[in-house]
Amino acid sequence: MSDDDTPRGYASPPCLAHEIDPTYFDPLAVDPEQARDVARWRKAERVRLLDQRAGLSVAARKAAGEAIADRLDSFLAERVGSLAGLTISAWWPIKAEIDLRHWLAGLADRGARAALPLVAVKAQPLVFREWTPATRMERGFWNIPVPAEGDEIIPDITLSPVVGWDAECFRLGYGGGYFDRTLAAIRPAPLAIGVGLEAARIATIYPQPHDIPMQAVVTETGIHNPAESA
Ligand SMILES: Nc1nc2c(c(=O)[nH]1)N(C=O)[C@@H](CNc1ccc(C(=O)N[C@@H](CCC(=O)O)C(=O)O)cc1)CN2
Ligand SMILES: Nc1ncnc2c1ncn2[C@@H]1O[C@H](COP(=O)(O)OP(=O)(O)OP(=O)(O)O)[C@@H](O)[C@H]1O
Repeated sequence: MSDDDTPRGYASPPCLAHEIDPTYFDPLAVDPEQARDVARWRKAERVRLLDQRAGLSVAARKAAGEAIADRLDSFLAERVGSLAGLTISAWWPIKAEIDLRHWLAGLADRGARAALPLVAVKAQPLVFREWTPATRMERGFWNIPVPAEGDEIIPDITLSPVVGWDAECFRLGYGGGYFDRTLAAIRPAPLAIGVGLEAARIATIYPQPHDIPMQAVVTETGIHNPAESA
């Protein structure tokens, strides 16, 4: 071995394949033009779906929420069995979202723990804190009420509100990418369930590499699993 300290260069060269061969193609790279088109389409689709949801009467939304809670119970009974010992996250409803707070408050009687998400750092995975009806709330990012204090906990099951959903159980949210980032980060991966209205179903969200499908989408009319034909 030489005792000469002068650097001899890198162990492996940087990848310059694209400079050497102009036809080099990275199959994992996203076509930026297509990604822009999809983002623009999603923006318009969110507006349409949110308008449609806002047009629903309070009574219809309440009935949908009750039907969803029942369907969720059947799905979880079949898929998970007892909920005892599990942590289940949901959301504090905004913008005419389905309200599952009553269902969430009832989890304690079944030995399960309810959790709510919060944006701790913009454009980073969500953080979850325990919630009970006694929890002090404060306004968080986007003015969404969040538990004012509490340790970070990791849900075993995540329920997330959908603005739109498709047959593969991909979810369209408000466009922050928060749920995808969160599901990509939590290990072991939680059972991810989308929750929304049957009317929010769309043919496809044009899934992009960052999109993570839900294991099921629960609506007021039933449970939808991925790859189920329409
Ligand atoms: N009630 C509720 N709470 C929730 C969620 C939810 O969907 N519903 N979230 C579920 O994940 C997280 C918050 N999600 C958010 C998603 C996007 C934006 C936001 O700033 N949207 C921008 C558009 C961003 C873009 O297009 O680049 C905006 O509308 O101005 C904020 C919060 C956590 N809490
Ligand atoms: N795992 C990730 N890592 C980094 N950026 C991500 C990730 N997931 C999503 N994003 C970013 O978030 C942006 C918005 O994503 P998308 O349109 O899927 O949001 P959404 O699912 O509707 O929103 P939300 O989950 O907050 O309700 C994407 O363009 C992408 O840049």
